[in-house]
Amino acid sequence: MNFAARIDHTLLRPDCTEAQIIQLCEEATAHGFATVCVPPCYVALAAGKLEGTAVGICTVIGFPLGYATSAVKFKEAEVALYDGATELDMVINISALKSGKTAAIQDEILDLADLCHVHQAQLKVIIETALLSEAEIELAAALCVAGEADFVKTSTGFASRGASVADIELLRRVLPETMRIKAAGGIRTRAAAEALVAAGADRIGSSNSIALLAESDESTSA
Ligand SMILES: O=C[C@H](O)COP(=O)(O)O
Repeated sequence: MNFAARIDHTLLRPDCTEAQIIQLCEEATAHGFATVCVPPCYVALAAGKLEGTAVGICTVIGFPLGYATSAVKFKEAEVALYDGATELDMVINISALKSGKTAAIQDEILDLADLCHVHQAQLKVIIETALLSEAEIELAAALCVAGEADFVKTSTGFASRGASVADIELLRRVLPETMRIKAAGGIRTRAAAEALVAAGADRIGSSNSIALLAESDESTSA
């Protein structure tokens, strides 16, 4: 798989503009990124711009704090899928995780996974590793497996830190091979991205994707 095909080309800043989303779509087509990852309000726009291309449409659910109610997250997911999303990155209810509400979390993930799969879409669950102990990361990973998610994603990019190699190594150790891992948050260099992939990440989420590719050209020409 070429490196660009591992990347969700991301723009989730609250001050992003429609013009920047359109440029994101043009870049994704030009470079062959896996998806564009855009705010829910821009899913229909991106789906229209990317119709007929191999670029997927990713958006976020319950983002970035995770504590919307399950009913709100489900409705947000329904609308995103209706608008053309092919991958949903849903933030786990971190507060519920830290409160031991494991059954409710598993039910929420399973309901969203079922909804995605009925629409031939994929569910990634953002667990926000920066806020979790190792034990909580393992618990969140187990709930993602029980909830039949397609990916575990490390971070929103809005916490104190993003994905670390240690996060990926821990997740790879406790997850079945069938569960894919997305590393995201603060990935600014090709070397950092390649280290995360070497540790076991299947997908990279970054708002710095072009720079990552540019560095790869320099490194191969060196
Ligand atoms: O994948 C989603 C993240 O928001 C990307 O994080 P970043 O903006 O730090 O690259």
